[in-house]
Formats: sequence, structure tokens, C-alpha cells
Amino acid sequence: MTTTIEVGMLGLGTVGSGVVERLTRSAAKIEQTQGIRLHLAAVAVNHLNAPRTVQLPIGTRLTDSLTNVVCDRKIQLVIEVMGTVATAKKAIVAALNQGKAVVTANKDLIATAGPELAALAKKQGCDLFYEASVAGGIPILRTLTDSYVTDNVQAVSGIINGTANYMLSAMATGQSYEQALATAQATGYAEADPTNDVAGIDAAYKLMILSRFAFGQELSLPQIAPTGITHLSASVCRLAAENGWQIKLLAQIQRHGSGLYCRVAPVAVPVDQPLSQINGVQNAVAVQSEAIGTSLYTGPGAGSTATANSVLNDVLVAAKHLINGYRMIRNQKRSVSLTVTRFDQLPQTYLGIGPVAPEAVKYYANEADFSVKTIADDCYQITGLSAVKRKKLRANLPLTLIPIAGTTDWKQVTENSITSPINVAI
Ligand SMILES: NC(=O)C1=CN([C@@H]2O[C@H](COP(=O)(O)OP(=O)(O)OC[C@H]3O[C@@H](n4cnc5c(N)ncnc54)[C@H](OP(=O)(O)O)[C@@H]3O)[C@@H](O)[C@H]2O)C=CC1
Ligand SMILES: N[C@@H](CC=O)C(=O)O
Repeated sequence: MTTTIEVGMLGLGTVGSGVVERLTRSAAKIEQTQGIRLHLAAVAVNHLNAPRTVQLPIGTRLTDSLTNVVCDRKIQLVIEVMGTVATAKKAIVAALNQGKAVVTANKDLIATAGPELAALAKKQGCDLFYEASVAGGIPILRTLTDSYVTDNVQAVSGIINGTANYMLSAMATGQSYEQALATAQATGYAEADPTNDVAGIDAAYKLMILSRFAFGQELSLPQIAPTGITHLSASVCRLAAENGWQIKLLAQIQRHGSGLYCRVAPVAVPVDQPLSQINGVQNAVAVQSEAIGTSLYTGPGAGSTATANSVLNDVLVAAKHLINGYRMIRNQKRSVSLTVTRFDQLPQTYLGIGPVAPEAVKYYANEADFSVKTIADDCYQITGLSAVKRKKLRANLPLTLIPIAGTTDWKQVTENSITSPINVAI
């Protein structure tokens, strides 16, 4: 027996077009294997007459009115893939208030208003799913929800912005920042306005969502204070690569006792570490946990098809719940309140790249009491840099300072606090 679910969608851009394309291709398979027919009743867009790369199924209504979709009584499930915060929130609230299930890819909204929307969904007995909001095609939220129930996550470390990773990979092979960004935009990886991608804000939003799922801890953007990739040049990326490091925009959270340590920043990852080998639009999330140890989840982090696949998987779970009359908010862990500290407040080893003579760096190292090793012309490894020393160094020498992955002295950190040390390798 096949049951039809009436679906409405907001947005028909990169992700929305992918949803239509995947839905059309896999309709027969979905019907055969799941007994569900997903009928795309209506799609809302901003510019009704703009040219489209995808053809809507016969009978699907195209409208420029969001209300026309979210208030359509027949529609049981709304897919929000238009982006924006205020407008999307209003539309999702309206859909939930009418008892519709909602699937969204909107990390900006879920990071900032997730708990509020989840509470409304719970009150209304509706599903609210957002797998595509973190790491595009990688089913990381469902994995954290389903596969770590009896486990205890200690650390999450990931490359979770496809645009930045695409750009850094291209820059390491010599492409300019501008060329790399233009290609990321043309391929649909970047946001409509790419500021959040290159400023680390998109990765920070995704880390905020991961933190809920991994630890039950709410994080705010100011707590993370992300550093993006706008200050990096192709020559810095290339010099690091030639000397054994790949610069990656890493998003990290680690728990040590009652403390949670976080970072979103470019980090020099030694080439023998798996995260250094994640290139282009690929994303990766390394999860360190008590029972499993380290697991690495990789896949495309952006782009039409992969993101649409995550959206459609959510749609199918919600559709099954609608059919069975069973609704459940599969969501983050019980909330906790940990003390949040940024990695950059802790002493660690940095890669220093810039046009500075070794004598000048050594002189300054003696003055400010840290140790330095010359790696190559204009490339130094600087050990024991506290936040204060780093600030002074930056003010005095034209070096781009990039933390080296895995160089925080956690033993010292935990000795100085009441927390207990955990041996976290990532
Ligand atoms: N691109 C990607 O790889 C990924 C994107 N996401 C998220 O998915 C969402 C969509 O991204 P993406 O597809 O790239 O965005 P696009 O900019 O490609 O598409 C946005 C779509 O939404 C429509 N839209 C915008 N505002 C309105 C409005 N007020 N009313 C009706 N329609 C509107 C636009 O209409 P029109 O076409 O007429 O202008 C367009 O069709 C975002 O939240 C993004 O962060 C998540 C994971 C990956
Ligand atoms: N702009 C984002 C899209 C997916 O979330 C990215 O580049 O990762």
C-alpha cells in the first residue's frame, strides 16, 4: 500500500533544485521500498520569473508567496531551503503552529533559534529535522543521536565548511584567494553572501549545533569568537604545505571535566593526520568517545545533490512518522552547563609565516621567553605561546600565526583547573 504525503517547499536554489531532482529520480524507489509517495504540491521562490535549472513535476505549483505554502491545509510537511533567519523563522513557526512537520537546512537559524523552535515543535507534536544544516551530505546529527546513546563523547573536531576547505585546498596548490572564492561561489558551495563562509561564522554555527548533539551544551557565537580565513594568502598555505602542514579551518570542541574548550580557526594540521587529507568541498568530523575511540565521518559538505540527499532522508523519516501517527523530537542531549574556554586562551605551538629574518624572531623569542625553530625561509615553529605573548609577537613582527593541531598541553590545563585529564588525540 502506498501513502501519499503532501509536501511544500520554500526555496528553489542550489539545495531546492537538488531536492526536486533527487525526488524525481528516486520517486519510484521511494514508493517501492518505503510505501510512500512524496507529492510536491507547491514551491515558493523569491523571483517567480527567474530562469530555473530544474523542471518542477507536473502539477507542482510555483508561487512567490510563502503563506501560500505554509498555510495550505493539504500540505503536511514543509521543507525550508531558502536561507535567511527572520523570514525563515516566521515561516517555520507558522508551519509548526499548523501541525506540519518541518525539515530545514538552515544552520544560521537552527544555531541561533534551535531550542526555541524545538520547544514549539515538541508542543505541537511535530517533527523538526535539520540533518543538512551540519556538514551537508554527512549524516552526522543522526549518527550522534543514534550511535552514541550509551557512549560518552569527549571531543569533536571537524572540517565543516565546504567553501573554506575548497578555498584552502586550492590556495595550497597556488590559486589566489579571489579565484578560489569565485569557483566556490560558481559551484553553489558558498552561501548567497559568502561572508559567513570565509569569516568562520558558518562553521561556528555548525559547531553550536554539534555541541548540542555531542554534549548538550549551548554555545554562543561570541563564546566561540571564530577566526576565518580572510587573512590567509596562497603563499602562506603553500609554504605550510611544502613544510609538512595543511592549513584547515577546524571547528573543535573538547570536554575536560566541567570545562568545554572550543575553537573555530585556521589550524596547521600535520600531513600525517587524517584531517589534513580532507580536500576540496569534502568535510570530515572526527568524534572521540569513551567507548568507540576515534571515528572519522567524511563526505561532501556542501553542494546541491549531497545536501538534497540529507534533506530527503529527513523528509522520509518525518513522512513515516506522519503515516504512523508517531512523532518524536530526536534531538540534542539533556542540557548541561559547562565552563566554556576558547583554545586560543591556552598556550600552544604556532606556525609563524612571514617575511621576518631568523635573527629577529630569535631576538624576540629571548625577550618574550618562548622557543623558536626555523623550519624554512620565512617559516618558523614557535612553542609555548600564551595569548599574551602571541598578542605581543603579532604587534611586533609581521608573522601570520597559525596554531598547530594537537599542541595544547591538556595536562597543564587540567592541573590548573579542578577538571580531570582526558587523553584526547584530535
Ligand atoms: N548550498 C549548499 O551547499 C548548502 C546550503 N545549505 C543551506 O540551505 C539553504 C539554501 O541554500 P541554497 O540553496 O544554497 O540557497 P540559494 O541562494 O541557492 O537559494 C535560495 C532560494 O530561496 C528562495 N528565497 C529566498 N528568499 C525567499 C523568500 N523570502 N521567499 C521565497 N523564496 C525565497 C530563492 O528564490 P529565487 O530563486 O527566486 O531567488 C532561492 O530559490 C540555506 O539555509 C543554506 O545555508 C545547507 C547546506 C549546504
Ligand atoms: N556554505 C556552506 C554550505 C553548507 O553548509 C559550506 O560551504 O559549507
